[in-house]
Amino acid sequence: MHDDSEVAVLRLGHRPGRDDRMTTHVGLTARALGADRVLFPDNAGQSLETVADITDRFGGPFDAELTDSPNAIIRNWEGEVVHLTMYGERVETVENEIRAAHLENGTPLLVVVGSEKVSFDVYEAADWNVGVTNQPHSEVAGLAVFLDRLFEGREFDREWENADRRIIPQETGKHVESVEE
Ligand SMILES: C[S@@+](CC[C@H](N)C(=O)[O-])C[C@H]1O[C@@H](n2cnc3c(N)ncnc32)[C@H](O)[C@@H]1O
Repeated sequence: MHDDSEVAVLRLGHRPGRDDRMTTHVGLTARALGADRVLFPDNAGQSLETVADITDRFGGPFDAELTDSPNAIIRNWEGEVVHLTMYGERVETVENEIRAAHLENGTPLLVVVGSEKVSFDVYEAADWNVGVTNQPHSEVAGLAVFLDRLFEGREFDREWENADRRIIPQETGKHVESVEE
């Protein structure tokens, strides 16, 4: 979020058709739960458009980008790299260490999530391989829980800038207000 140094999310791999919704949801979840930026593989242009459209309507700042070399992003990242994997260390064991390193160094944090099989060099390049439970589930669920642990819930208080609409929470029904700026 914007009171801390950057948190970016990298989606590794995208199978057009099969992964369309999941890749989009990685981006929407990154945005809603406090990350600053998402990087998608360059065959996921549709997901980028959807995330950019949501940011236009519901606010930011949040950037979505395509990359033709996700592995180079990891290798050359000037900061900490967390790879979310069911095989990793327990999130509840390493979350304090990750938060402290990220905040103390003031360097950007890259959170990597996979789609299909993730190659071993990603496990080696990561500063932490982190499991949100050691059970198989989903990149979207893993990302949501990890970000919430990282930010300790502060992402819920985020103010959205340049939105053209705002949802007013209701016990029942839907209330959406236009935002005049
Ligand atoms: C459907 S899984 C497939 C992973 C693949 N079978 C592999 O061995 O790398 C897709 C992604 O979801 C995330 N994921 C799934 N379960 C997870 C867990 N328990 N903790 C953290 N991330 C998880 C990981 O980022 C993973 O790459």
